[in-house]
Amino acid sequence: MKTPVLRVLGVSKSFGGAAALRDVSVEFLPGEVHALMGMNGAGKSTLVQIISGALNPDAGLLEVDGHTQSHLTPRRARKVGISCVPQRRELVMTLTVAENIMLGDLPASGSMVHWNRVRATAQRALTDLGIAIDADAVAGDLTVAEQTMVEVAREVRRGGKVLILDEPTACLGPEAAAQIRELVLRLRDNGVAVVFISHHISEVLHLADRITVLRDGQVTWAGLAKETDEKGLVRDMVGRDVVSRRPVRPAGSPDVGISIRRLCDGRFLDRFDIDVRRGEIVAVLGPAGDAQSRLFDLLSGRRRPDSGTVSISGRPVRPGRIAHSLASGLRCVTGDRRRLGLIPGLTIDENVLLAQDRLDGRRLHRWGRLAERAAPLRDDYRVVSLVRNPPVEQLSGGNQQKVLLAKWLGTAPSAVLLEDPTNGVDVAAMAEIHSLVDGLTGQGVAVLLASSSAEEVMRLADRVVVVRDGRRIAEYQVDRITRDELIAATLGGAL
Ligand SMILES: Nc1ncnc2c1ncn2[C@@H]1O[C@H](COP(=O)(O)OP(=O)(O)OP(=O)(O)O)[C@@H](O)[C@H]1O
Repeated sequence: MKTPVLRVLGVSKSFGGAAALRDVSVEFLPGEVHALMGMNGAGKSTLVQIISGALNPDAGLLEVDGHTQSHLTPRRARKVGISCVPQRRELVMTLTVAENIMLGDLPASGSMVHWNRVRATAQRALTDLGIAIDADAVAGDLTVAEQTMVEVAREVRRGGKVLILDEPTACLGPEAAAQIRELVLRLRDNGVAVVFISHHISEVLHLADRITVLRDGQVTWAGLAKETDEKGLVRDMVGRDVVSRRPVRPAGSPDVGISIRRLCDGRFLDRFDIDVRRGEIVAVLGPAGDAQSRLFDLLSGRRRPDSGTVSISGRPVRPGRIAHSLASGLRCVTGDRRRLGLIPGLTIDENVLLAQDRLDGRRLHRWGRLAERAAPLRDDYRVVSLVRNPPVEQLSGGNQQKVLLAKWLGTAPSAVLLEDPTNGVDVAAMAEIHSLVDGLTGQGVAVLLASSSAEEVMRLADRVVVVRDGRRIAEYQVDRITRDELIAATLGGAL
């Protein structure tokens, strides 16, 4: 019988008088993957912040190796072996992998750093975890999955015995997500207690030894993964069954809504062509960091392509001009809500109405009217918050994503680019967002879906274009291919 390395005993936490966690108790064992699951706003991140010392609980205790930890700070948590790899990468992108791993602990004599030892120690930290990354590589040149792996290696080298991974596979393509899952299993085999947060139920059932489900800040189910299944987990998380099926859509209109011709941009896009008809959803699927994010930059006007053209409803859009992109009726919803999507410090209502106000040329608004105008969008997108209208960064991740979608899709677009639209949302919200996207096609909107998820493509798209190294390598009608065939095509080229 293993003894828990970390015990959470009767922890409660409120914000502004509303409870985010109520009397939560949970134990984490060494050599186990322990998944935390729950709907958006259920309290997972709050629990993780308490465990990692970023927040103090209002009531309850934490015990590490049998010792009570009062007033845990992030520094103290790290000292007792609790580390967190958050969703946002925290590497210094201009430094090498070795420098990042050894930062704060550089071997030196006086002011002389022993760079050979820095490199050798970092490389060993990577190879001990079976990570094939060169310690001399510059962090900014790595893929997102590789950057996650470097952060994991750094935390393990610093003595992390409880390692929290917050949605480490979000927005990763099938290949990169599989690499992260392999790493999680190696950590487990090395005796680390892995705390794993994910909204992907099949992934959790495949990886986790133990699962704790939270709902409205309380534990609704806890046990071994093998004692539950997908249906049971959904019920414990949501309180009901959730069904999300592809609707039968009428054939799209013959009119082309989005037309991209011979678009070139560095190594990301190479003579890329695509047509999306009005009322049609076409997905672009490929490894994350490949063409999808670059399509967002180019179509939204944030960046000028090297060459090529984009037309919306038959009219060319001037490249590199955000105002022209918006005037064309195209709305681009970023997959990076933190950096590009929402404005921290502004409230939910202000963020929701930001795009509409810009399009209407509205500079001032009355507070009372703001709440009234935002209310229908908040309802349609089911934005849930403990207090009525806090700064947007105080929302849970999934609810921030809903604000982002409401902000752009509430502006009567004629065409949209959606980049990973259900990033971080729970299973129930995902089904609702998928229905909202189905609804856009009914209104004749042309939808280009830049996705990293084969499941989402199978659920939403009519056609899928597979890209690799910026080139279109294959195209399929979604009803003529299985999910597994699509993943195989993404990994290895055309079928
Ligand atoms: N600093 C804060 N101030 C006010 N409310 C907060 C703060 N942090 C979290 N909350 C609220 O606490 C509740 C729980 O949020 P939490 O982020 O823990 O949810 P979660 O389970 O991680 O959700 P998600 O799956 O969307 O990431 C939410 O209603 C959130 O708005």
